[in-house]
Amino acid sequence: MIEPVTLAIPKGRILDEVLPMLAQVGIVPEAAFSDPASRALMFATSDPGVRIIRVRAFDVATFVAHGAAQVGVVGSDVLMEFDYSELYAPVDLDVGHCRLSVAEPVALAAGDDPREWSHVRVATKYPNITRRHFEARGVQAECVKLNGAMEIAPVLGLADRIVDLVSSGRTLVENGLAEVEVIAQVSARLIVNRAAFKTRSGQIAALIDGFRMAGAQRAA
Ligand SMILES: Nc1ncnc2c1ncn2[C@@H]1O[C@H](COP(=O)(O)OP(=O)(O)OP(=O)(O)O)[C@@H](O)[C@H]1O
Ligand SMILES: O=P(O)(O)OC[C@H]1O[C@H](OP(=O)(O)OP(=O)(O)O)[C@H](O)[C@@H]1O
Repeated sequence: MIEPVTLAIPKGRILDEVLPMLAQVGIVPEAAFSDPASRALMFATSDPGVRIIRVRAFDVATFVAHGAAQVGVVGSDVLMEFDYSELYAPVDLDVGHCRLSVAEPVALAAGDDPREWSHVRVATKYPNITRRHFEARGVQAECVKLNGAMEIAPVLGLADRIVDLVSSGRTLVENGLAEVEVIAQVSARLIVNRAAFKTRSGQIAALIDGFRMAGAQRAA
């Protein structure tokens, strides 16, 4: 019997948009996947050639880069942060749209000119992207790594600015922040381990084609 391909998917908000896409590709996880009482993390699917692991968004890239999973679904924000050379991202899934932005308190933004910054202290889940973004224009960024609730860092004096995901902009507004720069547009991608793509090309190429076709059908 052929070993199933392991597909890593994030348990956060992308999941709701990805499940219908998986169904279009012919991959429906076993019942335990949607059972809140289940503590299982690995699931068989309706396709005997594919099993699913459900992990944290940032860990999807890690599992696939190390070959523990061969394929995954992850936001392009995570890909930019890690920049793993072992990963190949052949399909933009056109879901999970948001942007990665710099924000600061509304009062600070009123008289602020980003072109005059020389040093910034930034609370973020994305220290690598943040440092790269600021270094590219000669600004030194001191990063405070947080895993969530970045938006309350400025009012509490932890940092004067944040770099975080923005979609509707509601979280910024409700926490007295203004978006001052967009670093990148974000969407979810199908990712593949490069080595696995060579050794298991038949199985993985079929999955890539399935996701491409699902995307084309959604767009039509
Ligand atoms: N407001 C948003 N609108 C659209 N997409 C978003 C938004 N926030 C996050 N995303 C996308 O969803 C991905 C997962 O985000 P989210 O923080 O919800 O996952 P999570 O699994 O809860 O994360 P963690 O495991 O770190 O708690 C992000 O990497 C990003 O690509
Ligand atoms: O612009 P908005 O539509 O308000 O969305 C932005 C928020 O969404 C994400 O957080 P999420 O809700 O995933 O919670 P988290 O902080 O636990 O990651 C992100 O980190 C922002 O806080």
